[in-house]
Formats: sequence, structure tokens, C-alpha cells
Amino acid sequence: MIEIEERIENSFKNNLPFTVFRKPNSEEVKAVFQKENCPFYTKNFEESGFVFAPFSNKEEVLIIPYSEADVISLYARNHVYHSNQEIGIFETLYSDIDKNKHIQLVEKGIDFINTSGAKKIVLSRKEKIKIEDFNLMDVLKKLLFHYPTAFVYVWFHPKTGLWLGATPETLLSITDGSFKVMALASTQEYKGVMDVAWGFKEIQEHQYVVDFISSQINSDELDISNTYTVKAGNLLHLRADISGELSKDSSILNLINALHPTPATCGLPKEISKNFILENENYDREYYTGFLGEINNNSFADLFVNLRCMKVDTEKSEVSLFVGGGITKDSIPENEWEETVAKTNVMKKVL
Ligand SMILES: C=C(O[C@@H]1C=C(C(=O)O)C=C[C@H]1O)C(=O)O
Repeated sequence: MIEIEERIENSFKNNLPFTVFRKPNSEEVKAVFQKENCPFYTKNFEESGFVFAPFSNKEEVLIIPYSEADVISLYARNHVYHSNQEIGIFETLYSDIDKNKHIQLVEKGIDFINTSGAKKIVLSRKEKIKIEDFNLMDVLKKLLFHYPTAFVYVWFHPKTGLWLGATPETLLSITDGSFKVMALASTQEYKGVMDVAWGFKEIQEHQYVVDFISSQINSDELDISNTYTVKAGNLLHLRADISGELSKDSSILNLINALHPTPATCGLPKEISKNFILENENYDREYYTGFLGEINNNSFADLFVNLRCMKVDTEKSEVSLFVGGGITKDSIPENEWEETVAKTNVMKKVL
């Protein structure tokens, strides 16, 4: 880890793009350091490298091409990351205003669903906290230690700033001519048991994601798993796995276009809910609910949805946390607020 730590420090100081990431349940930590600071954009996801895509598909997608970078792999067991520091206490800025605003947004979302016929809209907010002594390596080590089943990453680019996260959600993985997509939705707090009951709202909200994904993918045969409960930090979600063989005319690009953003992070129907989000959330999601990960020569992809993430502004000593949840006609605004508070704890635990 020492070599990686020094390189991270150098790249950050010199404004050079880099990423360090660990895939779910893996012991391999991979670090990618771009040698020059010019931005590269993927044209069609056919290159080999690490991509970082925003929520809105109007903007170009950044890539660190592996041909322009030093790529280092490190195998480390959990204890290497262990950090004994206590959970931080921070000043949360604008919290009451945030609560009222979010509840109003959810109420507006429910009204819109009732009048427009939309089925689900994922509404989110950004919470800023003050951190005077942000230590990148310490936070990264804590993410690696606390979230072994998540895709944990840090990404820095002069075009995007510094982002970190521990996401439970895969967008798309492609290998050897087959693909896997995860339908993840619905949330409750983990209280020590995995065998929990889910209400009608949660089951339906998750089913919308399964139905959307299966309808968007052009494959002769889809394999859809049963729905099961998964744990992600202090939270539980509903998950189903959808897999199949790629048809001859599919490419990473057309699968991404078909899927992103799914109703797990945007809504159903896609365009109506996206417009509602862009017009009403009143802040820029930037890379939250975008996606990130490795691609290789149009034959391999391991892409994750950018959730449970934060953007760090070291000059202002400010960390922005991004959290949201799926709204349906049956949502209760106060509960939706509480869900976003629970989601902020995933990141607060490591700060
Ligand atoms: C939008 C987020 O998470 C998504 C929304 C969920 C929900 O609505 O319950 C659950 C998992 C994710 O698909 C988030 O973490 O910010």
C-alpha cells in the first residue's frame, strides 16, 4: 500500500488523473495513474481503461486509457486497511432546510406520479459537511475495510474533482460473450437479521427495475434469478440478477444506452422521470448515479452505479454526500427522508 500511497499523493498534488478501486469480494486493489493531465473521453466504450460517467448522458464520458497510465495491482487482506479511528463528529450544514426541501420534493414527486401516470421516480439530495482534516488515505482504507462486498473506489480528475464511494450496485458486467445486470432497489435498515419482510411498495418498486431491464435487453434467453435480500453496510436491499448471452449486434455502448439510467436511480418511464429530476431536484447530480469501472476492447466491461458516494473539496474543507430513494404513489415523505439519512451514514461512518 505504501507505493500506492505515495503515488496517490503525488498525482493529487500534480493534478494528474488517477483511480484506485477494489471490486466486490476481491482482495485485489488496482491503482491507475495517468501520466499526463490531458483529459481523454471514450468514443464508444471500445477502448481499454477506466471510465467515469455522469448521470446525464448529454456530457462526454471520461476515461483513463490504460495505454496512457501506470497500472498497479496489490493484493491485501482486510487487516492492512484497518483503522482504529472513531467515527467523526461533524457539523452538518443546512440540515433543517434540507429536510423540508426534500419532503416537499417527494410530495411533488408523488403528485406528479398520480397525475402523469409515471410509476416511479428516484429523488435525491446533496448534503454538505465540514471536514477540516480530510485524510484521503485514511478514508480510502476505511472504505476498503468496512465495505468488503461493495465496489470501493477513489477517482480524481481535474475535470471532475475528487470522488470516493462504496457502491452495492452493478450496472453491467460483460465477459466471454455473456452479460450480467443487477436489479437493486428498495431499502430498509439492517437490524441484525437478514430474513426480513418487505412491504408492497418495496416489492413493486423493485419489480419495476427487473421489468425495465428485461425489456431493454435484446437477448434470445434471459435468466432472471429469484429476488433476494442483500446487505450493504447498514442497509438491506432487494436484488435480482439478470444474465444471458450477448446477441451478435450488441455492443457495450448499446447496452449502456439501453440501461442507463435504470429505474433504480432514475425512474419509469425513463425520459419523463429524468425530466422531472432535472427540473425539480434543484441541484446537479454530476457523477452521482452515473457509472464507473473497467472496459476492455468491447469484449469486457465491469461497470458499477455510482451510489453511496461523496465529492471532496479539500480547499473548502467540504464533503458533499449524495443520497436518494425511489418514490412511488405509495411513498410516505417522512420515511423517504429517513431513508436518505440512513444512506448518508454509509459515508459518515468513514469520515
Ligand atoms: C438512489 C440510491 O440507491 C438506489 C435506490 C434504492 C431505493 O430506492 O431504495 C435502493 C438502492 C439503489 O438502487 C442511493 O443510494 O442514493
